[in-house]
Amino acid sequence: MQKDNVLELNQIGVRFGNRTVLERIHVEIKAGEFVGLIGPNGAGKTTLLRVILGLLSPNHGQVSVNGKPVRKSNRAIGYVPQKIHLDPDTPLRGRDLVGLGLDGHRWGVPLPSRSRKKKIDEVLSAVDALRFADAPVGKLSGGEQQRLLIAQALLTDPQILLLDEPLSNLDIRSAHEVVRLVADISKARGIAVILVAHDMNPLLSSMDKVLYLAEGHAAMGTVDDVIQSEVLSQLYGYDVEVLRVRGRVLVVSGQDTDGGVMDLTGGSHCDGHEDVSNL
Ligand SMILES: Nc1ncnc2c1ncn2[C@@H]1O[C@H](COP(=O)(O)OP(=O)(O)OP(=O)(O)O)[C@@H](O)[C@H]1O
Repeated sequence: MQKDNVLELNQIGVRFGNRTVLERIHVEIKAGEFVGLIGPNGAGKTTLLRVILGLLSPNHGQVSVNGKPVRKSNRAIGYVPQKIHLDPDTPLRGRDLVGLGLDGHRWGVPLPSRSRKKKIDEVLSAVDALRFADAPVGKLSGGEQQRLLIAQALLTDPQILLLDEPLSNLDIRSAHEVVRLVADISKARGIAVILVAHDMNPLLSSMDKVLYLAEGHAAMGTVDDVIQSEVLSQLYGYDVEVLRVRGRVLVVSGQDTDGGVMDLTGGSHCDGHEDVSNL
């Protein structure tokens, strides 16, 4: 392992029954690097996060964090799960939701209340959420709730931050804001970030590298190196085309049953079909 790698996945393979979901995935990530984990439905993105979190043992290969084998409940890793559903009447303020992260068993002896408040204020400030920290969480927008979940993940001062589809259900503007926030935190604190998304467009100007998963395989590098028809066709195992339309990127194939063009990684707020029909 190179000494400046904070995370290394060495030839990871995962099978469920006789289905291979991940095959010999090799990834190295340095401190402060922002990586977008992109791929179509079922490509294994969440599975890869579960392996990194130590929640799933791979059938093959090893994960190292700071040169040591990964283990569960690792405080070096902050995790933002897929969006949680919060009822509008949930009787919790923003800061209470963040504070739940301090109450987990991971922290052992509870913090005295003054240090507790200081820590919660510090992470709320890092995600620019102090202004709505006392509002009921259920009444906050999706982007504001997402900021609170990121704040919660920062409580352990992690070196690695994993975010599982934080942009789904957000409008384009909020998605861009969340991405910019994560990129700023990553650079300011030297945190390595893996952010899972179907649609890479909101990430294009912020991510240092893209880790593209398809058909069990991965390609990793800069957007210019990886998001190319030739590289992705090899990954998918059939011809796909990378289209650049009005500054947006679409990965399409002519493989759908009607013989039409299919958007392979369009997210919920990137209506790829619309763009394709407008070509
Ligand atoms: N515990 C499990 N047992 C059996 N199959 C599983 C299990 N977990 C995941 N899978 C399968 O592995 C594949 C990859 O799933 P995963 O959730 O990692 O994909 P993903 O890329 O995150 O997809 P999406 O974008 O739809 O969330 C899927 O086909 C899924 O059904």
